[in-house]
Amino acid sequence: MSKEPFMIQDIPGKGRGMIATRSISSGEMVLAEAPLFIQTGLPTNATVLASVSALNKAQQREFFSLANCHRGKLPPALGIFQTNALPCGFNDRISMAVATEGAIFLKGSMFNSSCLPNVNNYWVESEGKITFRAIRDISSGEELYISYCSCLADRETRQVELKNRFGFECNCTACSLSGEERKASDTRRSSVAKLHSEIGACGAQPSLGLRKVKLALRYLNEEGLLESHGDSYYYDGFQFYTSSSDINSAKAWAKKAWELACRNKGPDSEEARRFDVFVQNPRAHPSFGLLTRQKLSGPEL
Ligand SMILES: C[S@@+](CC[C@H](N)C(=O)[O-])C[C@H]1O[C@@H](n2cnc3c(N)ncnc32)[C@H](O)[C@@H]1O
Repeated sequence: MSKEPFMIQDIPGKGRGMIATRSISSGEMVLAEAPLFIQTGLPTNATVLASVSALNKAQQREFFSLANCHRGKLPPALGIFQTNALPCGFNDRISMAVATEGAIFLKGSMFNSSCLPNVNNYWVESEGKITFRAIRDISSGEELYISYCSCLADRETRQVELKNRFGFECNCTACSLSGEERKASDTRRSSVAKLHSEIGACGAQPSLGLRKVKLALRYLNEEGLLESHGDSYYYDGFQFYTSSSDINSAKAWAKKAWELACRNKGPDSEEARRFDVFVQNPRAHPSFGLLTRQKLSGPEL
């Protein structure tokens, strides 16, 4: 069995891409890689060139052989950086937090994009590495995809972002839907993003908050995005239960958040470790018992 379960090959219409060379289980690490170099803040051609000039000749050649979708519009070094850089740090798709550092990874730069990704990229600060984990079972021969844009936007918004920032028209499974199916997918994805802020405003209304969490989870599941985006919603659900002193349910929801974080970010990730504290002891959360003790129930929205 080869150490890395993928090979890089030409994919019609997409340049190079990553193909699974064996079946990969959900949660399995596909690749962990240290950056070639990191840029902090807003990169310019001068800052990228300064980093590149510190590399050895072979590395410089590899950098300049990466894809550049900004050819003719940006200077080459900056164009290559903008086409290939991945976030190092907290880059939350739901709250739209953007990492302040981005880096070039020679192998990691070979992942193409899908709005229904089967791999999640996650920066592990403590190791100074990016990890790529399978977020569903992948068959041998399937292409491996991360997502370059927010999956919780409608198709039109995703298409514009991908065209402007990465120069391609996305024909992934989600973007290829048409008619009623496309409309339903757009509604579900936009609703999940909207529910995120509504849930945040439900601190004093745990039953309502929980119904919104369940709706978001249902939509994520229907969109095939539960594995990649579900952990923070399960954590929201946990908080509604613990604030209402429903310890058994709180524990069960913290466990779901933990399981998903282990799968898409790894058991040693900051998120998985934080959720694990509450699996062990739901009372450890600062919101424990803040509201009237109650059993949360009621119809799903
Ligand atoms: C980070 S590179 C990925 C590797 C690249 N395919 C290569 O050949 O080196 C990003 C570029 O890959 C291409 N790409 C990524 N995902 C794509 C997709 N779903 N469809 C078409 N092209 C895609 C675009 O040209 C994009 O600017």
